[in-house]
Amino acid sequence: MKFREIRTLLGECLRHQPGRTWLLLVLTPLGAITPALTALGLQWIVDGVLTGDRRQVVAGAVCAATAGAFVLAGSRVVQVQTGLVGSEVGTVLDRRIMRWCATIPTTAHLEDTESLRRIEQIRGLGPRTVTFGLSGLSVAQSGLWLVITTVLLAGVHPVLLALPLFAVPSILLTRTTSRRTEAARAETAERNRAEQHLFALVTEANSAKELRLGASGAHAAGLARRLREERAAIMWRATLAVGGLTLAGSLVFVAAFLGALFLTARLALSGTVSPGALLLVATLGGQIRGQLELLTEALTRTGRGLTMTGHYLWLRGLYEASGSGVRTPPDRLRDGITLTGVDFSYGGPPVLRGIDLHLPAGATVALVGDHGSGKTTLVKLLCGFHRPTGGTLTVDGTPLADLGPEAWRERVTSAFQDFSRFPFLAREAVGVGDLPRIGEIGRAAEKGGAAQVFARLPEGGETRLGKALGDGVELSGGQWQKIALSRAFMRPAPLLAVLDEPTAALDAASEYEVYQRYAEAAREWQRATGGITLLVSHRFATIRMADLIVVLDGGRIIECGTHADLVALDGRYAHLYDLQASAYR
Ligand SMILES: Nc1ncnc2c1ncn2[C@@H]1O[C@H](COP(=O)(O)OP(=O)(O)OP(=O)(O)O)[C@@H](O)[C@H]1O
Repeated sequence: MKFREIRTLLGECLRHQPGRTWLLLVLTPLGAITPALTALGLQWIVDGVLTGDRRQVVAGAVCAATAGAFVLAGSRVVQVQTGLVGSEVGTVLDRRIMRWCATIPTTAHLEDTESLRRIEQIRGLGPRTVTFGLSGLSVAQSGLWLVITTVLLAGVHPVLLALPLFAVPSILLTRTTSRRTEAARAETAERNRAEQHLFALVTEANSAKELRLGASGAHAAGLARRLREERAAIMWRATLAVGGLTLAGSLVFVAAFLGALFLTARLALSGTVSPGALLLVATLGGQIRGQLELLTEALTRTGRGLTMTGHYLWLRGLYEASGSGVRTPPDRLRDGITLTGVDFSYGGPPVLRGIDLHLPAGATVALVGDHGSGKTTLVKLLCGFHRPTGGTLTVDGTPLADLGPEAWRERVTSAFQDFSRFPFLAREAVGVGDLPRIGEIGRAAEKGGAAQVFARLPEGGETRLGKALGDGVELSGGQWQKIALSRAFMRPAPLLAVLDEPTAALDAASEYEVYQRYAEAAREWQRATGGITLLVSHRFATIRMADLIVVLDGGRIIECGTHADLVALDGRYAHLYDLQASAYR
């Protein structure tokens, strides 16, 4: 039983929609009593007519009419109120899900398939989570109704006590079918996400260009079709299995119901029970079937709602666990950043192994290595996007995990090779590098080159960029990169500045200019805060200027020193440097 999920959902409903939730809680037991009262009223009417008892007829009519009216109106009220509670409380959940996804300081949950599957199942589905969860009230209502009905049937003949028992196989099968449907949904979620991704790939101008050049558009469409077919096949198999099981459960009950009617008819003929009892059994028996269908549906929906609530709680747990550090980073780095025996894995084999490295305060450090050697992963650990799976990472002696993630992020600036193309106004696309200072983008725009981009835009910094949020101006790759670089200049006093291949899309002149500005900024940061500049690059003309060069291979550090040290060592670095230098000779 998912008590934690039930407590959470009910707690949120009572907190945000107390009136409506209490109304639903009161209507639940009433909804269980009234159908039985309707059946009893009908029995009284028949018996009253047959015995000529007018008062019994009137009492039966009042009882049946009142209860019947409540059954009709009550179910409508419950339906509307459940929808309203779902929409209001669901919106609150959606806002939180969005905030947690966007602000969990580490990004591991966005790079792991299982986590993405869970997020996929609740993203934007807050109202559905709540309304499905509230179906639990229908389960309780049907359960209570079943108890009342059993007591009334036992009053006709004790054997009829067994009638609801024939519903048990159906209920047990419902749990199986609910799990089966859930499993099919989980199995298709990943394919669904992949299909959406493929759709985005073929419809986004950038990727569409490469797909066309590589003549692989049809391949992508074929892949999407295969995923859709696989998804449909999984759901079809699940629907068949669920349908078969549901039918088998229903047949068992229908046979028992016919037996009950036969028995009551014989009892009425022999005068053991009143003729009205036959109507009572027929009415309640008929309702058992309908109620069972409701119960089946409600159980499935509740199961789904509680599973979704489980994912919601998992995300909340992730969020709460992630913000454990509360200490503030130093104003100025004195010693630097130290990694001791750091290991890291994305869940599979280790990607970083036994990294021992000291990044001295004020230094410019270059990371060099083949593709896939672990450079970007090391950068992600330093930025706090991931936590090491082994070893320690300290900033002036304080473990990075003990620093408040937001506080650390405020002292880190970065420019990545896979930078984002924010579809905002041009000045905003730069300003989001440090939101509180969005009004002061001038210096950053100059240093990163965005000022040159603004000068060519029809409305300067007020021009909307890209097509995602309206009809904005599309920029070239290099222009987007200048915007991204300027963002990195927004933070005035970083302790760590990361440049992960930030100039890949720039021409040689722009690249030279950007690095000159970075070198100048690095000197400023060094003087002001002892800030470290970490450079990931494949271009040795840039790398050789660094104070410390770290060579990675297969997730390990194989060489470390200045350019002169490493050339003298005549190892991997010297070899790579020679290769690139000879290409220009
Ligand atoms: N999100 C992820 N999930 C699983 N494995 C990953 C993920 N990101 C990277 N890897 C793996 O980790 C290893 C190191 O990748 P990383 O991106 O750190 O290399 P890199 O040295 O920066 O490469 P490049 O020079 O191509 O940018 C690679 O084997 C890669 O496949």
